[in-house]
Amino acid sequence: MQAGQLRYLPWPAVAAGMDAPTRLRHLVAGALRTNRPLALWREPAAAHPRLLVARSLEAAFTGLPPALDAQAPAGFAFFPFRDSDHNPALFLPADVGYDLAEPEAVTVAPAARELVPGLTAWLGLPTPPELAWHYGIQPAPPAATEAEYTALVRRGVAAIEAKEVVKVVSSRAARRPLPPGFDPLAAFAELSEKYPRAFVSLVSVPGLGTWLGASPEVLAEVTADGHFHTMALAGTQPLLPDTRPQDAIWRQKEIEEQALVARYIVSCFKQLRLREYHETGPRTVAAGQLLHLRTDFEVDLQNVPNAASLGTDMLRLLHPTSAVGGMPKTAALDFLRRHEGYDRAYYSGFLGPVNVAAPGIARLFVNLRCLQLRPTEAILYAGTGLTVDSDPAREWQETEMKLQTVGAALQ
Ligand SMILES: C=C(O[C@H]1C=CC=C(C(=O)O)[C@@H]1O)C(=O)O
Repeated sequence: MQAGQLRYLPWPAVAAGMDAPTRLRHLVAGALRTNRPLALWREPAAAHPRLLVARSLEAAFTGLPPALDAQAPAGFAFFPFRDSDHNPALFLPADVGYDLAEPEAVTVAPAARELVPGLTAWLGLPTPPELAWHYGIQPAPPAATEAEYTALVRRGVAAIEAKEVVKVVSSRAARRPLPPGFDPLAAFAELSEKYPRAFVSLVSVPGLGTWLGASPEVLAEVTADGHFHTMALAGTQPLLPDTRPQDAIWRQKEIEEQALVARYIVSCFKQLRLREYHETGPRTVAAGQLLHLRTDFEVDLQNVPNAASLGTDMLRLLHPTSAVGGMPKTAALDFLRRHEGYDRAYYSGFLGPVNVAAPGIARLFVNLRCLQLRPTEAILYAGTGLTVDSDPAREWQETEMKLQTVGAALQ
């Protein structure tokens, strides 16, 4: 957000005794009541979350991936796996902001000045007991049974054997009842505490629903010191008690699966004629109770000719990465369209803030380990990268393990 132009609304005297989470709840209640889209997120290793409220859904529609440069508008990207009328690509403008690291004021952007009178009045009112979360208008996706999912895996392996694809990432949805009195804000706080290195998010959009997640995967990041980051994350095994990530042993299947993702990123750099990048890994990293193989890529934007557009161009090439789609990209996406049997919606899309902390800082993550909230149940999503050596029962088990990451918020 351009700090110079922001208007700071201080909390009124009646809010003097309210702590920051109580104020956050109040702002969220107000945004939901006035039918506005909102995003709440906690970045990896950050101590506090941030809230962004957009003035309207109409102001958030966008056809294009966000521009990752300092001159681009500030906002929160919320992109589906596959863009459609049901699941549009959104960029929620940073109209109203609340940073829990600076809990004394709410910020309002120039484009949202007309919200100031209503917002000022709302800050002085009592918080309603119930929060009216937005629900998607699409029916809940079908939940695959073990037999259905293992059949999909077998199909994927057959497509690899037939050389239609090199790798494909199949996925499924699972339905879980909400525990009595389920509170998404409390669940967000719980996930933030449980997974300090994850990107924890809660996004609620009229007509499109409410999504909660704890992602381990950076898609594209531009940092304050002028670096671009991305990562190749793939391969999964459980983190067993009394073991250390660095002692993990990986099978050939996982090593190859992850290497394909890394190779895809390098091919994107090549397409942009970028030779100057640092590659670190692969090394084993923990994500909740799971271990993955990860290669980190870093580009010093001072050293590249097309620095201003590199982040934007990479984002366009990367999404959806071979960690969520497959390789070659078009053939893998085509396989999923024909055989996966459900709409991923925002699962395995991407999300995150652009130019919110300061101009030129963007942090976009793949929307993994997430769930969609419905009135009485949650739809959880998980996928597994298939290679020619995939064992269907094992892939089902892997999705079960992945579902437990965000599933922890439902206990
Ligand atoms: C597709 C998912 O994870 C991806 C990221 C890490 C490891 C993966 C794997 O081992 O298959 C997946 O590529 C998911 O969590 O739903």
